[in-house]
Amino acid sequence: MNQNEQGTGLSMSAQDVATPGRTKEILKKNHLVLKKSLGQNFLTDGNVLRSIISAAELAPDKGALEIGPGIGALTQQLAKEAGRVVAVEIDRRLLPILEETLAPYETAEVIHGDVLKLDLRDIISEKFAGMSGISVVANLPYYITTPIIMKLLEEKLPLENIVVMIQKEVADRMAAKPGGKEYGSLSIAVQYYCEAQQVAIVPRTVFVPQPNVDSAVIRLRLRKEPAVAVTDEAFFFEVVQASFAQRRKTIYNNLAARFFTKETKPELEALLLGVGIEPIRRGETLSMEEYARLTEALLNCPSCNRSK
Ligand SMILES: C[S@@+](CC[C@H](N)C(=O)[O-])C[C@H]1O[C@@H](n2cnc3c(N)ncnc32)[C@H](O)[C@@H]1O
Repeated sequence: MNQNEQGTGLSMSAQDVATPGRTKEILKKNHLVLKKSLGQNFLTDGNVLRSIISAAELAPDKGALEIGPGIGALTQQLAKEAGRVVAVEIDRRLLPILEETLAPYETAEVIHGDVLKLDLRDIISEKFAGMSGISVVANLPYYITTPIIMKLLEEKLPLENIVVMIQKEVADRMAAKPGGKEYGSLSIAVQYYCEAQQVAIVPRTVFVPQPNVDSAVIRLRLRKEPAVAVTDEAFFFEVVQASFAQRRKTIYNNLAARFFTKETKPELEALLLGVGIEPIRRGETLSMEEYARLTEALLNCPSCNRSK
């Protein structure tokens, strides 16, 4: 057991790929040059694996959907904890390697494909039938982190947790509370569907090859109901987007530019005050509840031009 693997709680063995030595050996043996364009930075640290696995709250009657298994570092550990693991990998060159590294794990299956194009609802219902809960667990390719997360959330997939390693800066934005510069439309979109919690900060040194940024593990626990009740979800997100269109502008100026004309915009001031929001505030200071109230008021305002 090397230093990284001490006290992980995971039973790391010789067949596990999550060490720098084993990872480099596998890449060399297979003459594999990793593709930066696919976000191929492979994890080589048992401690980080442990924090990902423990945050996912897996059990033998639960399933794990992994996005981007690489050479199987995380997949192997998922297979030890979950009853079933399905891993979606886009890079065909990795399939024979995964076949080898996952050979001891009968419950792990790899699907070749682009996660953004696959029908994940179908995959979940076909592959995880009868399981008591399903979580997405992944070290995500950084170039498509937000589209992946938004796909998982907007398709309202039947998930318990989404535990992902992502760029630290993006994790900060997802978990941000009102008032700071990280808080924005991504924070609201994520927290509308989930409770977000950063679980670990991960230095770039634990990857092969090293990325240019540090990472964080974030757990998104899916809510049973969205954080706030709104009658028109799409419009709620449109209002949020509009409010952050120009971060330095006031909520009044951003909303006026998007939904009102020169003639109708005086009504916006009264509307904001009517829902307890000072027009001079900036979008980054509004809570999700305030955005929900604002959305309902705009929906009921005849001068609000939604198709502008
Ligand atoms: C950051 S690596 C993680 C690899 C491995 N899970 C680990 O932790 O070492 C991201 C993985 O996602 C794969 N990938 C990139 N784009 C993808 C896509 N659109 N669909 C599925 N997999 C993708 C890459 O080929 C790569 O294996």
